[in-house]
Amino acid sequence: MTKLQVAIDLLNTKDALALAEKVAPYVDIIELGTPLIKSEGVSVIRAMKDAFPDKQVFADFKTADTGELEAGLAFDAGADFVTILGSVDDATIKGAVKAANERNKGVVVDTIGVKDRVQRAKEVSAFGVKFVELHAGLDEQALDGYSVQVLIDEAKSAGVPVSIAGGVNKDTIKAVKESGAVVAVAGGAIYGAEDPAAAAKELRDILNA
Ligand SMILES: O=C([C@H](O)CO)[C@H](O)[C@H](O)COP(=O)(O)O
Repeated sequence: MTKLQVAIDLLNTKDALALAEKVAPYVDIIELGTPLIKSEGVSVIRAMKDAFPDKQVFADFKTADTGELEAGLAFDAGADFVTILGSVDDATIKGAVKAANERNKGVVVDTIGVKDRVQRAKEVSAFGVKFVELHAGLDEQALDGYSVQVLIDEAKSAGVPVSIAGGVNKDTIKAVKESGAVVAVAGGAIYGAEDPAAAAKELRDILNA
């Protein structure tokens, strides 16, 4: 079963908690987006985990160095998952996995900016990461000709657990599910909707169908 992850790319804790309250019944994982964490600090992680102890909280740190240290900061603040950039030195990812293993938490490698996402996914999976995020960031999505289909095709050939992030919405999530991705990440399709709860429910219903 493909899990549903809401990516909260809002800028303050109050708005993030309010959105989470609306969509929590329909999602498995609550992601605190990188801009949100940069704006509010790790306190937003604690606030979210305290408010939703039964949900998995995902801290989108996109760490580039000091993997063990930064992953420990996220986990000790209440995160269940933290992201490390796939483009960085293997040692950074291995350090984060060490921090995760010591706490029974998980590292997710974010392939944003990585040229060969499938190859890197295979490499880093050997380090013990929970899954690899095949990700086209918001800037890449804005480029002419972008389609989430490229990530869907990569997921089919990855052969390791992956999530897909980068414009997942009601029109594409069925194909995301059929690609074998373990997690479908939806940000703008939920927080940008007029009715975020209805949008999250629609995505959930498609995944459950
Ligand atoms: O990780 C993300 C991005 O880098 C900004 O933090 C997004 O949360 C991710 O791309 C999912 O959002 P959508 O593409 O809007 O679904």
